[in-house]
Amino acid sequence: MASSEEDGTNGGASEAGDEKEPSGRRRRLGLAATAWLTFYNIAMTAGWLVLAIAMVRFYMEKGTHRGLYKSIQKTLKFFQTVALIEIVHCIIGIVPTSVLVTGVQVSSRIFMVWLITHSIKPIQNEESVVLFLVSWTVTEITRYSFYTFSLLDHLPYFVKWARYNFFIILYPVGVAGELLTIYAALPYVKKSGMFSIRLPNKYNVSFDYYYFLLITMASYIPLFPQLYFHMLRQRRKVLHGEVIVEKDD
Ligand SMILES: CCCCCCCCCCCCC/C=C/C(=O)SCCNC(=O)CCNC(=O)[C@H](O)C(C)(C)COP(=O)(O)OP(=O)(O)OC[C@H]1O[C@@H](n2cnc3c(N)ncnc32)[C@H](O)[C@@H]1OP(=O)(O)O
Repeated sequence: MASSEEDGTNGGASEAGDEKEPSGRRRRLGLAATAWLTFYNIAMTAGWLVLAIAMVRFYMEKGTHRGLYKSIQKTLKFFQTVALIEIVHCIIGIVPTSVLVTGVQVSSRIFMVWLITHSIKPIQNEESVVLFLVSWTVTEITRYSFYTFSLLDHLPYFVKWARYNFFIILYPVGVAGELLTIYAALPYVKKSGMFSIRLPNKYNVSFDYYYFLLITMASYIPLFPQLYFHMLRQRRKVLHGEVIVEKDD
């Protein structure tokens, strides 16, 4: 991979030997893919902006985080679930991102939204939910506006800077919020036996959601550093023009 210049026009690097002028990526992508990605990124920026405004308004009106999740859950579920499309973008090759990295990122969010926060009502008012909601929201507004401006070849430097600096704090904060929320869910899951399959049954299989959650929490230990170091490498490449050789999936 060769890196881009800090010219504020193309946020990332192009393949070695490819053209580097701003319109090069658009030409490679094709008109239909560029139009789709531009629409997608604008819609997602708008969606997460709506979520941000709703959260600020809720807090200003109520003065508490209690009830916040309930008030924004529909918008959150919709836009976070739609993000599954990003795995498809990687698989069909219209974005040059690793399927594995995007898959882990998106599926862990889907898991948090549907199998934790939506399914376990008693934890919806935990402070830790606010931690990951705020860090996801700031991250996504920055990320989707970065992609939009890049596709339009009008990327302001502060958006590029924000895309490759905010995550340094927001990623650990978001992950801490997620882990604390799963941790808060554990007693309820153990007591209720939710999503668990007990023996004996006709299929002779058992599944314990409580232990599944413990394993999921443990899996953050090897997986999160990989995502974080991936972003640090992207940062060096885009902001400092370093040439990075990425391993294939
Ligand atoms: C079933 C249970 C599973 C449980 C699993 C548990 C384990 C989980 C462990 C870890 C959990 C993490 C949880 C996450 C928490 C949070 O999000 S906290 C909030 C902070 N978060 C972040 O900062 C997220 C950072 N992550 C990302 O930005 C991405 O999701 C990424 C996939 C990790 C990295 O992005 P990547 O695509 O590699 O980098 P970019 O530089 O942005 O893009 C590379 C090139 O691709 C182009 N591109 C990508 N997407 C688009 C798009 N939508 N539209 C247009 N273009 C796109 C981009 O422009 C770059 O192109 P070039 O300029 O040509 O290089």
